[in-house]
Amino acid sequence: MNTTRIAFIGAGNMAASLIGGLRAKGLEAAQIRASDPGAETRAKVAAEHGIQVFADNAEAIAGVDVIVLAVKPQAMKAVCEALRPSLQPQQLVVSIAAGITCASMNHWLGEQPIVRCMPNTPALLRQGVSGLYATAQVSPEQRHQAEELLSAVGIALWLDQEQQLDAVTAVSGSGPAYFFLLIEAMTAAGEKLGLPRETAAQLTLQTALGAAHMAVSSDVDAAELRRRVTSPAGTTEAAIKSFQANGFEALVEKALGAAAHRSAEMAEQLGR
Ligand SMILES: NC(=O)C1=CN([C@@H]2O[C@H](COP(=O)(O)OP(=O)(O)OC[C@H]3O[C@@H](n4cnc5c(N)ncnc54)[C@H](O)[C@@H]3O)[C@@H](O)[C@H]2O)C=CC1
Ligand SMILES: O=C(O)[C@@H]1CCC=N1
Repeated sequence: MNTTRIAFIGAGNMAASLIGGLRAKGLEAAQIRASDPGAETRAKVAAEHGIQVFADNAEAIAGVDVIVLAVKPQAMKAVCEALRPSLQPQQLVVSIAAGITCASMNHWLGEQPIVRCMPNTPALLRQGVSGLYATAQVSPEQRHQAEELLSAVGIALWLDQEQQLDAVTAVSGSGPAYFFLLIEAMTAAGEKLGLPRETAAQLTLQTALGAAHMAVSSDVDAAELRRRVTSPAGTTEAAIKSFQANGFEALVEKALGAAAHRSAEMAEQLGR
């Protein structure tokens, strides 16, 4: 990673998080470039990180080792097809686009080494988690480069089947939104129970933070931590029983199933 040169195609939220993580990890600004059609986006990322920016994708990738595709899934086909004539065979392509398969990218780009990833938005705070999948053309050194890139913004976990990325998308890619939904619902319920909104929000947020810290640092699992809060015939038991009587686990399973299904469906709709 010390000398790796990286170009970001698309300089939006996720790219900016990754660039910030890499800079914090000690990568020189001169090792990083980004291209984006938005003049404001280019100016922002250049000002924040001191990197060189481009309006032309082909210009941005000249001479780099790693090309990170950080555009919306709907833009991937056009972006890849336009890059194809400018690619060097040894350049690693890392995609963070949801629901775009390596087969589609190889179809658009040619037989390029590809690492497909699914990060999540806590990457903004370097608290993210990503799933990574590498095609057979990816060398051990390139696997290392991809892992270093994603681990600059959190934890990076390798997968041995590409299909597992649909599940990763369902669990952690979209996952922050589920926790935000629970935060919204608990805050609203607290308010309905008579608390000022601001108090309900603070109680909810600090509880979420405290519970996440406990779950991460504890040597027992979440089920045991839950049991420890749940006094027999007490208040937690009343709430948990109500959740479960209303099908909480089935609801979560169904929601994550819908996200994974949508990820696979996007691959069908946006591939080829
Ligand atoms: N937001 C999220 O929670 C997550 C997003 N992703 C994936 O990350 C990718 C980027 O998402 P965000 O950063 O949230 O989106 P964003 O909209 O903030 O960034 C996309 C950028 O691509 C630029 N762009 C559009 N067309 C382009 C082109 N032809 N060439 C170069 N740049 C172009 C846009 O101007 C924009 O700045 C998406 O594919 C998404 O599926 C992955 C994990 C989580
Ligand atoms: O909602 C989406 O499609 C993207 C992928 C994971 C998070 N956001």
